[in-house]
Amino acid sequence: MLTQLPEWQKLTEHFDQQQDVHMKSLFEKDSERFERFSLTAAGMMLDYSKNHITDETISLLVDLANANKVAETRDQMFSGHEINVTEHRAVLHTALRNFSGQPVYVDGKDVMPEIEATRLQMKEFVESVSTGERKGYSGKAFTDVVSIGIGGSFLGPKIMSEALKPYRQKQLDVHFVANVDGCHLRDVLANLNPETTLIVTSSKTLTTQETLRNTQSAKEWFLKTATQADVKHNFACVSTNIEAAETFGIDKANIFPMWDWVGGRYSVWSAIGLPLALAIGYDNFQEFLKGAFELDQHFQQAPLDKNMPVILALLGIWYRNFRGAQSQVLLPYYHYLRGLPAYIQQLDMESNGKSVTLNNEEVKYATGPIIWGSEGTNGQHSFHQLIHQSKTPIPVDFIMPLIPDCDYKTHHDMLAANCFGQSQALMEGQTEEQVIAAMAKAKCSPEEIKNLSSHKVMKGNKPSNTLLFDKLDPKTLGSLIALYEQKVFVQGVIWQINSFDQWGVELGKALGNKVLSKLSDANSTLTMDGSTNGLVKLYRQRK
Ligand SMILES: O=P(O)(O)OC[C@H]1O[C@](O)(CO)[C@@H](O)[C@@H]1O
Repeated sequence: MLTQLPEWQKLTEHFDQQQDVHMKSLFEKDSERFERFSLTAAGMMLDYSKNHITDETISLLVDLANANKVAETRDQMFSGHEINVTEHRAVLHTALRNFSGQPVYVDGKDVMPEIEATRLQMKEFVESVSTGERKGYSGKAFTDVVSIGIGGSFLGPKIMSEALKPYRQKQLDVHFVANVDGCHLRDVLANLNPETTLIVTSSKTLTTQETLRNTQSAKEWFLKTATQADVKHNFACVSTNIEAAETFGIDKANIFPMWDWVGGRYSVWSAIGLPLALAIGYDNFQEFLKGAFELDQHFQQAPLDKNMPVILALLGIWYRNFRGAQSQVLLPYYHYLRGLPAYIQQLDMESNGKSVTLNNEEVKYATGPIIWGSEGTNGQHSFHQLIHQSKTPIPVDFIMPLIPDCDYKTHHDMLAANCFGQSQALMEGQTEEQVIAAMAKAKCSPEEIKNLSSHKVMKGNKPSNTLLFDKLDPKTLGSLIALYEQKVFVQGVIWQINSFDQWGVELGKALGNKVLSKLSDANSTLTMDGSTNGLVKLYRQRK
């Protein structure tokens, strides 16, 4: 068990020795702390100096990573070993962004030729749609794409195309529908013309209730003006379930394959990224893949103590397991990155929200944290209060491009000032003496100072990372997403869990289907628990 390793015990002792050290004193003692605790990779600079760490902390954490065979397991993942043991699958989203020219084998078969063929299929499809060569059933060029999918088959394309808004192709508007809530689909379709709308269904399994219902309803909308024979022009599908796609009437040429060794939340690099490629053009999509490849190379080659995803992972372990943090907040200071917390939420929480080890034992330590956050500066006027002054430790990741895609330069200066100012405030805080001096200077009465000063004290000593890069272009975005993927991977290895299954989600899907059958058949006997029976009865009455 992880907690019995000598490396774990040493970290516990180390925490006991340095838990009361204020980060301010670490900066005072070391004028080169920023240089020593920052590193660059794939066009990104990570400043991790504002953390509760010394050289010894990093060295002990790296020992823990080594004891858990992080480097060995990383190499197994990249080379197609069956590391998703509960589903008996390799984990090869990295092969989808492999540009090394080297083969990648699964069960003795090189998967790169199939990946390259699918990339080519995507490129040709995207280009023929954007040039207008590929047309809708009535002979008009496409103006809109409706992408239907959920979870990993939705968040990646949606959030990446939002992040890359400045790179969007003008001639095509890409819309996303995930929720089975009919209001969303209705609102999206309301403004569209079926003749010029391309519907792309993305589903690894093509069995997901929400996606099937939304696709069926979109088809019904389409068939109000077109015929079944027209489906082949206006519908496309990405799935491992080619047969089901064909049964639906989708033209073979418009079906894009994927493979069981790509997890849903890691699938934006596969043909699941088709709506993203349609939104930003294939060349930009390829840059996105190349950015991830660059980060992967860093992850594979850099020593662990200079390895950006490893450092982020180890800091996360330090806070989650030794310093009592339950959550991790992501604060992108860039409007186009506002969806990042939701994306990383799925990536991290669906991967590491587990409590059974690879040896089938219940864990006796905390695993994946709660991931949350929103764009800066908005959060400063809302939840930052709790980060600054509550008793709960919440490590922060600040993320910001240095050069915005916007002419309003003063705005970016203000954004950057707030970003840096927040991490400074979290780390330094303000002492009672500083508060009293400021209040006295502002001519506050002794009574006011007495009653208010303790409320204004900020203890500081709150940890944060700051991740900066020049521009949020497709390549950098690819590197950024791969950085978090590999961070989550390293943490899963150390926690000795399988980051690549999601059995908890599967149960929800199965029960959702069962309850649906009870809602649609008003006469069926209700045999569920009392609460669920009561809710279903009430729903049936109001239907
Ligand atoms: O792509 P599918 O098969 O429709 O599944 C959708 C999503 O469901 C999940 O299993 C859970 O939400 C995700 O991992 C997956 O991306």
